Amino acid sequence: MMGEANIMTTVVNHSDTVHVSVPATSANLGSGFDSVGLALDRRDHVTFTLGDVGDSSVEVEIHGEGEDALPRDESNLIVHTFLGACEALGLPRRALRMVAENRIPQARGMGSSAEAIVTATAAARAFAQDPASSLDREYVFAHAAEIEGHPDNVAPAVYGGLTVSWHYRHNDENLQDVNGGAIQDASIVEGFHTVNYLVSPEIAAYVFVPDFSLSTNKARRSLPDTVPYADAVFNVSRAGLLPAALESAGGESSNELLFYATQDRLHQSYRSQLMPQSAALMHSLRAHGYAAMISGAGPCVIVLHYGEISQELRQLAGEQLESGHWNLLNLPIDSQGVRVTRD
Ligand SMILES: Nc1ncnc2c1ncn2[C@@H]1O[C@H](COP(=O)(O)OP(=O)(O)OP(=O)(O)O)[C@@H](O)[C@H]1O
Ligand SMILES: N[C@@H](CCO)C(=O)O
Repeated sequence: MMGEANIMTTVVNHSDTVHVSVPATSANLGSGFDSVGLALDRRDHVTFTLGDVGDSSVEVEIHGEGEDALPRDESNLIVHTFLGACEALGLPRRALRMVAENRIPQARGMGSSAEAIVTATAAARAFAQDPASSLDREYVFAHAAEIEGHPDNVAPAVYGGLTVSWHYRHNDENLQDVNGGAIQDASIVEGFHTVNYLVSPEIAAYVFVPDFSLSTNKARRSLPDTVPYADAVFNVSRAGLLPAALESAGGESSNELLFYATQDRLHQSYRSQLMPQSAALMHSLRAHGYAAMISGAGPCVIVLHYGEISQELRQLAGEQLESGHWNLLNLPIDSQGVRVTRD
């Protein structure tokens, strides 16, 4: 017998409010320029509420980092990215109210722009999919990396932990089979890719955050077009060590491996004139055997270490910390990446 339930139309109530939280990230880790990234346990939380269809008003409330500087209109990176993503996903324009609670310092090398782009992309994707299904992280990673232009911050912001990412194009290599035809294989896909590695829970990040900023665009303009072959080989040998250095079980030799793995000749020296205080702090910490590096494009300095070293670092960087221009954050590694909930 056909019951009433069988003839009722199913109505899916798409929620009007989505909450997104995304961790800070540190890109490069010395040797892994534009490829390696690590998620840090410090998050921005953003709530998106959609109103009437056809109403294109935008209301933005910002608390914490950037509350005095970030725009509150469509030029805000999160708003701009969110509206573009909604349009690309075929969602109708609706009134938007966005409330941000920011804890990630901006333009410091802690992945704030990737956080903003991942937040916006994840929110749009959540509004477009069935509320019961889990977040489509592959979609968020692919689209956010495309917008950011390089995947090293976006991947850990989406997946958590340590990530090694790359971009693939069919014409990267001149691939031909023996009969002269181009190789076709459905499993080899153009676009951004990433591999997620476990990080030992005993490793902590210590981030020295200065009170001055540096935009990534400016830092990228200081890089040369080409690098010496020997420097490329130098970085390849160190970057290959990073997953092992961060995964391993700890102990004295692990900190030694972290030190070697984080050596770099591709970017930090070229940028040091833009942030001489950061370069000096990094060199002085490395002179004491610590795996210190510029976080992302700088000017933060990050130290990775097995075991607690807050006191040692406070002593070594006493001058900087006492100057009042630097703050030291002790952050565990984040293993979750982007989190999305709906009311
Ligand atoms: N929460 C946010 N809301 C809106 N815009 C943001 C937010 N966070 C960052 N931005 C935008 O991104 C800019 C900073 O991006 P930039 O790439 O220069 O630094 P970063 O991402 O913090 O550092 P890095 O890429 O080296 O880790 C800010 O000046 C602002 O325009
Ligand atoms: N790999 C990037 C990270 C900052 O977005 C750079 O160093 O320029």
